[in-house]
Amino acid sequence: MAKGVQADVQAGVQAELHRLRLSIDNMDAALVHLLAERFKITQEVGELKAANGLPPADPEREVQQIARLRALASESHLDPEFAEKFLNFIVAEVVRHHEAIANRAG
Ligand SMILES: C=C(O[C@@H]1C=C(C(=O)O)C=C[C@H]1O)C(=O)O
Repeated sequence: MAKGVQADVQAGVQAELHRLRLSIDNMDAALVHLLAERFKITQEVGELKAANGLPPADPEREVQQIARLRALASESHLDPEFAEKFLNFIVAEVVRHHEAIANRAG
């Protein structure tokens, strides 16, 4: 009997884990879609910059974005350090793309 109860608890835990993971999978998909859209736009920014002789990176803009995202993160109970690292990670990749576009154009 006790074994049956334990099996039910295990099955309940597995069902709950599955439910939570379905939601994680949906959010991961949304993140990938959002990033893909963001990179489409930053590609256009890179082409615009290269065509007009503007530098690939804009450190002033990055400072503003970090301040804004840190504030948004705090309001949302997300670690602002993590938000900053995440943005920096993405921006570094964008700047690398912009440099490649500029080198191709120049
Ligand atoms: C996209 C731009 O280029 C770079 C990438 C940024 C980004 O990914 O948000 C921000 C600033 C720039 O260093 C831009 O200047 O807006």
